[in-house]
Amino acid sequence: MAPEWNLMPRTLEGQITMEKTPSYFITKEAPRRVFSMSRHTRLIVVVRDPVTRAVSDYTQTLSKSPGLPSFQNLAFRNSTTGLIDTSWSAVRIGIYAKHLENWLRYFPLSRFLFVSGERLVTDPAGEMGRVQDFLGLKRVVTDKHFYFNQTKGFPCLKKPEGSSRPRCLGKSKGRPHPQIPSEVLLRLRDFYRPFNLKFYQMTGHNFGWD
Ligand SMILES: Nc1ncnc2c1ncn2[C@@H]1O[C@H](COP(=O)(O)OS(=O)(=O)O)[C@@H](OP(=O)(O)O)[C@H]1O
Repeated sequence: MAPEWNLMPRTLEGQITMEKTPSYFITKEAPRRVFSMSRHTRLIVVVRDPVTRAVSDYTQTLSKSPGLPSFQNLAFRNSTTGLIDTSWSAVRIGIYAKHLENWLRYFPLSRFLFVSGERLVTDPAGEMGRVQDFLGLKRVVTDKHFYFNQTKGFPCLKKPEGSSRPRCLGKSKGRPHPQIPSEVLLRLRDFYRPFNLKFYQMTGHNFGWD
C-alpha cells in the first residue's frame, strides 16, 4: 500500500493540512494507517449523544431510501426482550468508547480533541475556540462570525470567506427527525449508558448525555 502522504496536498511551512472523513473514527485499520503516515497527526472527533446520533443517522438513510423499515425495527434484534442490534451501523457508530480504544493503541489522548456536537450548536464560537487552541492557531474565528438563524434553527456564518452574504449549512444538516416512541429511545439510552460512562472516563470529559 502506497503511503497516504501521496494522496495529500503538499504542506508548506506554517500551513496545516486537514482531512475530514467521519468514518475513520470507526474504521479498524484507520489508526494504524494514519499512524504510519504521520505519528504527529492531531485528531479531532465531533461526538454527540449517541441516541440522537442514531436517529440522525436513520433520518439521513430514510431521506435516501423512503421505504426503510421503522427505526425500532432496525434498532432491536428482538423487540420483546429489547435486545439491541449492535450490527446496525447507526447503533454501532455511537459506541464511542470501543472505537476510541482502537485509536489509543496508536495515539496518546493528548493528540485528540473531542468536540461536543451539542455545544457546537449552542456555543459554536466556544467550540471553535477550543479547536483553534488545540491546533496552535490564533483565535481568529470568534463570536463575531456567528449568528443564530431562526428559520434554520441553527447557528450560521455571518460572512463566509470570499462572500459578503451569510451562509448556513445545507439542507441535509439540521433536518427534523421523525418521532420515535419514547420507550424505544429509553431502551437505547440504557444500552449506551455504560459505554458513555467509559467514554467520559477515557477522555476525562463528561459530555452530559445521560
Ligand atoms: N450550524 C449548524 N447547522 C446545521 N447543522 C448543524 C450545525 N451545527 C451542528 N449541526 C448538526 O450537524 C449534523 C449533521 O452533521 P453530520 O455529522 O451528519 O455531517 S456529515 O455528513 O457527517 O458531515 C446535523 O444533524 P441533524 O440535526 O440530525 O441533521 C446537525 O444537528
